Amino acid sequence: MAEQQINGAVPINVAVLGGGSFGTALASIAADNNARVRQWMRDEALVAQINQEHRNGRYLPHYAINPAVQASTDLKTVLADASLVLIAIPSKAFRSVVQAAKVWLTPEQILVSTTKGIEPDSFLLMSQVLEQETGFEHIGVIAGPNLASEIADKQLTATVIASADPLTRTRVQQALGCRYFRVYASDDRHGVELGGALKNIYAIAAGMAAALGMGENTRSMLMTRALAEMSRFAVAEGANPMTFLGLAGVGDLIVTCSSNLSRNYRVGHAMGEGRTLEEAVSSLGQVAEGVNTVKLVCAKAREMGVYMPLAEGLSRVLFDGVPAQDMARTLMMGEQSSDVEFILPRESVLQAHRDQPNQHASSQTPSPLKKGD
Ligand SMILES: NC(=O)C1=CN([C@@H]2O[C@H](COP(=O)(O)OP(=O)(O)OC[C@H]3O[C@@H](n4cnc5c(N)ncnc54)[C@H](OP(=O)(O)O)[C@@H]3O)[C@@H](O)[C@H]2O)C=CC1
Ligand SMILES: O=C(CO)COP(=O)(O)O
Repeated sequence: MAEQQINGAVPINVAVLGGGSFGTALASIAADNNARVRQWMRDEALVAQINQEHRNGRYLPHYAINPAVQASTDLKTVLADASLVLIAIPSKAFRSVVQAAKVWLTPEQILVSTTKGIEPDSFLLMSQVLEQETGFEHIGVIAGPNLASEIADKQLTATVIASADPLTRTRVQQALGCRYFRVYASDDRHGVELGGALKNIYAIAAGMAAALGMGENTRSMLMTRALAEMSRFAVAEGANPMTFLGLAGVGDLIVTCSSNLSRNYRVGHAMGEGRTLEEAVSSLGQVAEGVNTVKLVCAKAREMGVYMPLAEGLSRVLFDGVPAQDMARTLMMGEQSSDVEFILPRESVLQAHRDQPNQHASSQTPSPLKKGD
């Protein structure tokens, strides 16, 4: 059934690259919104299933896809006449797909990444990869609390389109905004994109904490300190800290740290139940971007001198075999600094402790996760 459109939308031609759960959910929204939608994927059998049964049996088996979505393995057909191109390909394959697509891309097209990951080596976010590969002007990102299966179920949902380009923001709001999906605008593309990538780290930690029987106070502490850490890192990277108050910051952090529908959360949960990282990832059968992101972000944070004890702690649990319970105890003995450091700077709390050493403590437990450690 066609959806009622908002903001005076005019249906446009949309191309979606990626046949996974998010690409499929977005294709179906655009088709619900009367767009002509073509979706590219490399799996012939999945193309046939989407076109004939209007179902993606591999990635979203329980949901009907709008029958107007036309799937194809041919990039040229999918991209022809598209004015909006949504790219929902995991970060590890994102650049190669854009390179294959770019002969059929034109500068008038609006290119939007929906991918919440970081490219190894370059440390580029996916919209930067798009910019580097095409040099085009109309580039944006979508991020927010957007579990694909809930969108496919038409649960009421909101996202953010972030771009410095007003046309990109407006067209995406028009193409995707409908009765069950709201699209808010931001011009902090880097902040929104970092929010989407960074929260996956903490979703793994939250899944692990839940499996270990930790309570709601613990989860709230973890999420709030995660937000402090994410925004500290993002500000060091040039983003606006206020972005983290929005859907792509706290919004996405809440959903991914609370839901078993999040693949990152599920990886953490499986490890908390005793599975190895390899077992947890392979049983998923889908992408969990946070596993690579934590590695990349910790290396970058050390290089930039940004204090990220939770990410560092998770990295040691994932890759160095430190038991999660031991790491939680260690983190609890780490430095106590400022709650909201954009109000009270962290350094001034630490300086006050240096000025007023605790005379009664026989020995101060050192923070095991000091900057640069
Ligand atoms: N799912 C969600 O709820 C949300 C996901 N995202 C983000 O969207 C991005 C895509 O995720 P999602 O759709 O969930 O991923 P899935 O794991 O569900 O699907 C991945 C898709 O990418 C395709 N793919 C992987 N490697 C290649 C390649 N080398 N060439 C061509 N196609 C390839 C897969 O094809 P094949 O089946 O042939 O391997 C599949 O169609 C991720 O970065 C994720 O963080 C953002 C918001 C919500
Ligand atoms: O980004 C998401 C929800 O906003 C999906 O999270 P996962 O990739 O962990 O499933």
